[in-house]
Amino acid sequence: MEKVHILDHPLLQHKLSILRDERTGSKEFREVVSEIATLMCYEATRDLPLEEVEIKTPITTAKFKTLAGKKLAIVPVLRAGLGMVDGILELLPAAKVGHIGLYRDPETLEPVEYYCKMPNDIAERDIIILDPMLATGGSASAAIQFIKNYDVKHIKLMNIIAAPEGIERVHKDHPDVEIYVAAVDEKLNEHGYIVPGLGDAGDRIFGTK
Ligand SMILES: O=P(O)(O)OC[C@H]1O[C@H](OP(=O)(O)OP(=O)(O)O)[C@H](O)[C@@H]1O
Ligand SMILES: O=c1cc[nH]c(=O)[nH]1
Ligand SMILES: [Mg+2]
Repeated sequence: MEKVHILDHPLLQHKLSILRDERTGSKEFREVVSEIATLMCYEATRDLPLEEVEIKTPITTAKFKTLAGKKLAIVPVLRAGLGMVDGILELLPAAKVGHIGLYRDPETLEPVEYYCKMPNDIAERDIIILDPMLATGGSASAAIQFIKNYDVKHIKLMNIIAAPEGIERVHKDHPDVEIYVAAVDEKLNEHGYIVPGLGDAGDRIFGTK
């Protein structure tokens, strides 16, 4: 499990409990998903490369660190991943944004692709895939493979809640991909929903149920 980062900061745990509460309406749900994405981004970018620059402070001149300009892109998995985009761009305003449209067939639980638009220079960028839910792992595994087909070398996956089954699946299919989650829940139910989870993230963000 060394490729799984469980981000259990008290602020994240508190905000996640708001998402889990069935009484939380779409407006607050959207706001909190975005805030969680910002907090998770802080940790998921811990390994960004730095370079040394000389800066003149009001007192003296000395060497300090700035970001080395690593090119990044974020790729939300539609629909629910869209809820995490603005929160990430708060911290990474220069990141480009690709989109993958996938929905999970309710009978087979297999991902069905319906949209894709990536930045032209995606092969030069490190990628963070965004999706609040990692359930069976079928959607995440398909999204990762899709991006690998563009010759991308470094991919991270960011989910708010994961089921153990989803983590296993991504590890098996893509052992090189690091996963960042705020919680690993107990299991999946017979419909492939995460237990205890938060329900259907896309429906709760967009108010479609
Ligand atoms: O790990 P998996 O078993 O593949 O399930 C997870 C997927 O299911 C949800 O999307 P959904 O199919 O509900 O689409 P939506 O975002 O449009 O609601 C979720 O946002 C993931 O993309
Ligand atoms: O619990 C789950 C599983 C898949 N997709 C969701 O939105 N929620
Ligand atoms: Mg959904």
